[in-house]
Amino acid sequence: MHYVIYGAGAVGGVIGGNLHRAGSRVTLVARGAHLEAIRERGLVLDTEAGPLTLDVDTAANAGEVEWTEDTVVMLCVKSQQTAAALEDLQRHAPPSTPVVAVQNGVANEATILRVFPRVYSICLVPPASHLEPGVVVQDSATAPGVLEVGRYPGGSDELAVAMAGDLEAAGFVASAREQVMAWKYRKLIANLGNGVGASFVDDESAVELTRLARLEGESVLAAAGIQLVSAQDDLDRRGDHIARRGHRKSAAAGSSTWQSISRGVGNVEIDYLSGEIVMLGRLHGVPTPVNEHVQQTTSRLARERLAPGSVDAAPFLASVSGAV
Ligand SMILES: NC(=O)C1=CN([C@@H]2O[C@H](COP(=O)(O)OP(=O)(O)OC[C@H]3O[C@@H](n4cnc5c(N)ncnc54)[C@H](OP(=O)(O)O)[C@@H]3O)[C@@H](O)[C@H]2O)C=CC1
Ligand SMILES: CC(C)(CO)C(=O)C(=O)O
Repeated sequence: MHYVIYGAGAVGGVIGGNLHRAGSRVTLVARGAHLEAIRERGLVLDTEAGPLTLDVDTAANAGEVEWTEDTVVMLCVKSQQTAAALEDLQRHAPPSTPVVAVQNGVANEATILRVFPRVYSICLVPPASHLEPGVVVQDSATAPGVLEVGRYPGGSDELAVAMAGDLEAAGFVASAREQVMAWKYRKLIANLGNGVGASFVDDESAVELTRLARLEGESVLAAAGIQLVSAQDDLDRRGDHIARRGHRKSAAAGSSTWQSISRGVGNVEIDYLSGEIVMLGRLHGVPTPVNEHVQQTTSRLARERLAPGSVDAAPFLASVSGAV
């Protein structure tokens, strides 16, 4: 298989780097200073055992990729970047190319299906960071990640099994799943903590805000009749496969959303995380004041390029006390 990793940031860099190390053919699609650094010095994959410098093929866009019968695209950009990436892929990739949404949120798969008929999804718990051009950090000291692989909207097939096999060979804990979206909706509930960790001061009020955001999320998914794996099954699956490295304080403080705010890129994925619950709440008549507040606060921090973890959650909690 030839894996085109479209968006070689934290997740793409760690998955692409490890697939490359395991002998799979990999092309990293990257841009800007990150692309320049990889081209000059190779991709630096920072692991618990030390940094590895990997000589991986690169492309600046889909037009520079060598498209073959066995090429699979792993789309690893943030959800707000999916539309632009797809526009480029639509121009250059054969329509039969399988495209895998290796992303948080649950909206990317349907967006890809408008353009490519063979859509797959990966539910991922890496964790990984990318804060410096040319460098991606594998934040887990043990397996680089736990991955569920499946076809969208449902089912599994030979390709899903083959991808899970390649990922296992690259050190991940990976399985092909019949209902990958049930895993992704459970992950969405976990990701309702992303905006809190990215925007609010790390204190007891933030912990409470995350708890309320997730309760709200569970109510909305129940009202919408969406099936998701249980929290216990998710916990059991993760087991002790992932051990966060010392530099990474917690899952939410340091999350992919925190990294966007921290890098001051001016945009953030929150409309596809907290915003997904807000949208479903509006469709199904369930009020979502907590997720709306997290979504709006995180969007503002990104837009105004403010410091991560700088907003006090207590005044909002006091204002909704008894109402949620
Ligand atoms: N980081 C983590 O620990 C986890 C992340 N995820 C999910 O994985 C997905 C990816 O997140 P993450 O890896 O953190 O994000 P990153 O921002 O680290 O990586 C995305 C990369 O794609 C690049 N990119 C975006 N658009 C293009 C384009 N058109 N052409 C070339 N390069 C492009 C970005 O460049 P630029 O910086 O210039 O925009 C960036 O380098 C998200 O959905 C996230 O929620 C899931 C679990 C854990
Ligand atoms: C669960 C978590 C926080 C793991 O890194 C994640 O999905 C993210 O960073 O977006």
